[in-house]
Amino acid sequence: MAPSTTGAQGPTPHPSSTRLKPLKSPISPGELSVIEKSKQLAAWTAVDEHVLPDYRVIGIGSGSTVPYVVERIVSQGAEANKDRVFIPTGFQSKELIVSSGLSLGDVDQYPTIDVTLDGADEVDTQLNCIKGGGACHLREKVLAEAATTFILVADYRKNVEYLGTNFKAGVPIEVVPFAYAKVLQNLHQVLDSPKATLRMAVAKAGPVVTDNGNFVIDAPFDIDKMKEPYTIMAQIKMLTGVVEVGLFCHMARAAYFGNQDGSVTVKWNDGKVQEVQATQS
Ligand SMILES: O=C(CO)[C@H](O)[C@H](O)COP(=O)(O)O
Repeated sequence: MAPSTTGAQGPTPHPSSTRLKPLKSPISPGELSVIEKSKQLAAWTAVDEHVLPDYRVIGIGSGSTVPYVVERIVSQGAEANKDRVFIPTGFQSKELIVSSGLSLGDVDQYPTIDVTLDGADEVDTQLNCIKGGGACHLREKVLAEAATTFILVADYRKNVEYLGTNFKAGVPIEVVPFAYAKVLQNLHQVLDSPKATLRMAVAKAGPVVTDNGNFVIDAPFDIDKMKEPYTIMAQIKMLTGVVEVGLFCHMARAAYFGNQDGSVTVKWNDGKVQEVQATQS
C-alpha cells in the first residue's frame, strides 16, 4: 500500500481521489464493444446479487472486468458505501478504489471479508479457474480465501468445460526470484510442462515483477492434467520457491458470464446453471 501523507491540515487526499461518483455509469452503453458490454453485464449483475446493503468489507479483484464491479458499487450511492471498506488485490484495484472515492483497507486489518468479486482467465464447469493473467493471483487468492463469498465475473469467452481450452498461456505461478530457474527445471523435467517460461515484461527489459516483488512463470499443461486442476495445483505448490499457483479450486460460490446476446449465465458451486436477463441501468 502507498503510505498516506498526513500534514498539519490532516491527511492529503490521493491526487485522483474524488467524491463518490454519481449514480449513472460514466460510460454510455452505446460506446462499449460486445466484449466490454458482456463484462459490464456480468459485473453489474454480480454486484446487484452479492454486494448486499449490510456488507461492510468488500474485496476488489484485478483485471479488465473489475472496473465495472467498482462502477456498479459506486452506483449504490454514497450512503450505501459510507461505512464500507474496500480491500484491493493489487495496484490496479487500489487505484480504482481510491479514484472512485471509496475507503481503502487491507486484508491484514480485515482478515474476514463479506464478499470478494474478481475476474478470471478461464472458469470450468466446477468453478475451478485460472487466474494470474495480470500477475495478481497471490493477493487474489488471499482475498478469495478470506471472503465468506467469492464471486467470479467474466465475459463469455472465459466460460469453458476444461481449463486451458481458450487460455493457452498456461498456469501462472508466482515464484521467489532466486528460485525461478530451479522451479522452471522442476516444471520441465518433473511436472511435464516443457514449455513453461518466465514471464517477461513488455515495456521493460527483464521479467515481470509482481506487486510482491516476485517473478511469474507460465506453465502450460496437457488437457488431461487440466481436467484435474486440484492435483496439478498441489504438485506445483509443493515445489520449493513457489509462492502461489494461479489455479483456484473449489473456492468460488458462483461465476457470472456476460453473453453476446445481453443475457448473463450464472454457474453456481452446486452445479446449478441459470440464464438471467442482465441489469441494463
Ligand atoms: O487473475 C487476474 C489478474 O491476476 C485477472 O482477474 C484475470 O487475468 C482476468 O483479467 P481480464 O478480466 O483482464 O481478462
